[in-house]
Amino acid sequence: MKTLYVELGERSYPIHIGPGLLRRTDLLQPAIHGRQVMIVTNETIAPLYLESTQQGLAGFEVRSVILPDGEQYKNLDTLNRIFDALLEHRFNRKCTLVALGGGVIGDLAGFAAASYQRGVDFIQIPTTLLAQVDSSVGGKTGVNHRLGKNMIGAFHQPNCVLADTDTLSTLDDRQLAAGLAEIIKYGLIRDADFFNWLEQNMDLLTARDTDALIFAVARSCLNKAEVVAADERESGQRALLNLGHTFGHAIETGMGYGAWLHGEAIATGMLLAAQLSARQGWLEPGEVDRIGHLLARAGLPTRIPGDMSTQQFLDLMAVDKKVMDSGLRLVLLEAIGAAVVTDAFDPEQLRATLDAAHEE
Ligand SMILES: NC(=O)c1ccc[n+]([C@@H]2O[C@H](COP(=O)([O-])OP(=O)(O)OC[C@H]3O[C@@H](n4cnc5c(N)ncnc54)[C@H](O)[C@@H]3O)[C@@H](O)[C@H]2O)c1
Ligand SMILES: O=C(O)C(=O)C[C@@H](O)[C@H](O)[C@H](O)COP(=O)(O)O
Ligand SMILES: [Zn+2]
Repeated sequence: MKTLYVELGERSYPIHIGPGLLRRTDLLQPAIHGRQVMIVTNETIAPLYLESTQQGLAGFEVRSVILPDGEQYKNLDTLNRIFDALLEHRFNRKCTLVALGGGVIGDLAGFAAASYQRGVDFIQIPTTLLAQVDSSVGGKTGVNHRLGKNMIGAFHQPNCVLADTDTLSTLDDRQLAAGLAEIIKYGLIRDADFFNWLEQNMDLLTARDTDALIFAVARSCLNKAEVVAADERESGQRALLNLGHTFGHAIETGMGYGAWLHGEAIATGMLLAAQLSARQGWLEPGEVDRIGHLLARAGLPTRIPGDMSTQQFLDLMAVDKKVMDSGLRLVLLEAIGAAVVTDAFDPEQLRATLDAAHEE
């Protein structure tokens, strides 16, 4: 097992990564301070991992709420189902919510914990590759709105992250690839050595080699933990974690939540960001080819869906939390391993990038 820390003073917390961690009561129980525990999960994950999670919580008053599965349920109505369960069971301010699942469950349970009785404890038990490398770490929680991704939410850090890499064995290939997109993101924004490693080891990752997966999860979490520790509430460098997301969120909203997986949309978005960076003369064209090739080897899409027009895309991109009074800001690349947040791109080059990237 590897343990990393998100260093946030009194609110610092560990990220435990490795096989067999669902059984490790010694890791889970010290992160719980009261008696009441609500496990938040969904109808796909519950039959797989709810019982073993409950077993690790013997001695507590444990309840669970099982939500419908899917990005289309990451909304205020589903959030309310968590509040219903908490109130029906008279959960008090010392309770702990346990998010058992992927990023959708983590974002919902985390936001419920941020707002129930003005804030209670929560623990992340991420069960997808994407959640283990990204969404369980850093305290961004929230839900989607019909008009925009993640538009309602709060920063609320977990007490602990328990990433049991054995849970990845039940994940299908499409979901594994979605996680690889966020892994590639760390290489692109700040870790060129990791990008090189990914080029050398992508075949091992897609073949689910255990050591390669554990290395990639840990290296990703290390990158994320460093960024979050330096800029918890995204007043500066944390925005780099949004590489590809202004484009990707437009695809997710435009196609209808759940049609494209978050990681798939972000993969396409990262290549678009690279292509625009090259049009601006900031990134070598050969680097764009390397990025496109690695994403394709991971099994990820890189073209804009044919039924979204460039204008629709631009309109959706304008609904983004990086938009300031001065307008749209994007994360663009100066090299593999070096990203910037900027509004100094030519809007015509953005339009041309989108025009050129549509599926045939
Ligand atoms: N808070 C953050 O910092 C952050 C970061 C990245 C992404 N996100 C959000 O995370 C969400 C995407 O997360 P995701 O990719 O985990 O999707 P997800 O939560 O929808 O999970 C993907 C699918 O896999 C299933 N599943 C989960 N674990 C499984 C397992 N071990 N075996 C079999 N099936 C399993 C789920 O039920 C679901 O059907 C998006 O809403 C995105 O916006 C948040
Ligand atoms: O943790 C962050 O910061 C990120 O931006 C991580 C992203 O991968 C993640 O998708 C996040 O939810 C996007 O945040 P948003 O603020 O653009 O909604
Ligand atoms: Zn993301």
